[in-house]
Amino acid sequence: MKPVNIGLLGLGTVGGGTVKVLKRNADEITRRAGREIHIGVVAARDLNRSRICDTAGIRLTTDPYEVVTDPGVDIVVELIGGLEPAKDLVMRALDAGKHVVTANKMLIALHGNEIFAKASEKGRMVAFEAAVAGGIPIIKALREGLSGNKVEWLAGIINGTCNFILTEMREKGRDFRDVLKEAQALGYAESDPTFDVEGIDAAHKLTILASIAFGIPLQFDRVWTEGISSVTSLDVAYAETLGYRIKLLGIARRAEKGIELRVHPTLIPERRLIANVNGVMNAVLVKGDAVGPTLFYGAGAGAEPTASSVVADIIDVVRTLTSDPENRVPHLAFQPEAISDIPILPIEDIETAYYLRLSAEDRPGVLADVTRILADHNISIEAIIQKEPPNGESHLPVIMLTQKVQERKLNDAIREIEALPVIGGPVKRIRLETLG
Ligand SMILES: NC(=O)C1=CN([C@@H]2O[C@H](COP(=O)(O)OP(=O)(O)OC[C@H]3O[C@@H](n4cnc5c(N)ncnc54)[C@H](O)[C@@H]3O)[C@@H](O)[C@H]2O)C=CC1
Ligand SMILES: N[C@@H](CC=O)C(=O)O
Ligand code: NA
Repeated sequence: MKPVNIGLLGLGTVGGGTVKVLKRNADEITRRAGREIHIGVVAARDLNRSRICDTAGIRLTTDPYEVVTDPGVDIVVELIGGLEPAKDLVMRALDAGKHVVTANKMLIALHGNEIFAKASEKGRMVAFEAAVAGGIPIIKALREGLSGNKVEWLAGIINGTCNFILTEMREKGRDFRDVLKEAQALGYAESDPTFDVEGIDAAHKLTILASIAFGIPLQFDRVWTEGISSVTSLDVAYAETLGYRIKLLGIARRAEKGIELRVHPTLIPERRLIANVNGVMNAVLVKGDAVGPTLFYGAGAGAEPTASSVVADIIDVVRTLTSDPENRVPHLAFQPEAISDIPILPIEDIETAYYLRLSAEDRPGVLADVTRILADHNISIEAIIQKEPPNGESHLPVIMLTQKVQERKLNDAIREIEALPVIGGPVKRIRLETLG
């Protein structure tokens, strides 16, 4: 059989890693795909830059449109990132009858509904394993391996950069900015790293996971999104004193009246496996009604781990080139007749436990005022610690863990606490999940 021809867009971290893996494991990959895979043409911005991969024997161009319109290309692999021209290139590739593999979570989260409709109309595949949790085959696991289950909830560490930063802060007391610079140098961070630290990248990924898990359309704008820029080393240390780790989690949960979709720093009991996922590693916990809890673990970013998923998608596409792609387990969210219209809940409707940190004047009766307000709102306190005031300061830090409460009630209580004259500044809150 003649080789399958790949057209690659982008030769950066993931593009370079993909070329390396395709070349190094060519024999293995050919056996698994059933056909030889040939890198026909690659679009790169700068043809003279030094690369992490060997480009000998590969046709290079600076024009990505040359790749998507090349009649010899069977599969377009989009690894340039961003929305445009990536979206236009993917749509043109589908129009030209090509299958698409992409690692671009922003593109899928924001424009996937349109892209999948086009793919379906053209009878072509759009594969995106690398877009969520890098090298972990979580898309395949959710869509195929767990397809007999009703997914109850999933929770994941799905941003390698944030997990790397939080781990270095906790283990080595390193400065946030310093660690972020290192994550950028290692190729983990997005080209705009605020996407990582503000939780936007994790929200893109959660959008995709929730859509597959619950058969709902992609709804990025409905994800409650908080990043890690407000997490201080003090919070990390206090959480540790109480037996918890702080992780940036993406959580999607089927509740009675709708679906919770949220990304935020979260306290997790340190005994949980997921609390011990460190550095650039990612992990996704999925609770299915039949299987119970399952945990998927692996590198969430980096050239070769991400390439591992890109190449697996290429092999998957090659295997289905001779069959009808519609015969695969469908991604229900893109079949109009199968879409679930279950609503996404506002954040005020979620129910969880909380870590609260406030700054109180160091005099008798202050704590009693705070606990009375919480009691008035039926909020039970699980633990409370008071720390010495930092040098020369009149206010002392008070840290509390609450039991589960609806966020709306907590907001009301916090407003009243903040209005007490003895409280200095806003009450800091971090959500707490036991993940049991
Ligand atoms: N770096 C990582 O660990 C992971 C990245 N991703 C995703 O993979 C995609 C690529 O990311 P990276 O490789 O990290 O980015 P990168 O910035 O290292 O590589 C992108 C490359 O595309 C090139 N490019 C941009 N526009 C182009 C154009 N119009 N024509 C030709 N070349 C163009 C750039 O010059 C650059 O070399 C993004 O969507 C990213 O979100 C997904 C999972 C992990
Ligand atoms: N910037 C992302 C890259 C992988 O998706 C991350 O840090 O996880
Ligand atoms: Na993946």
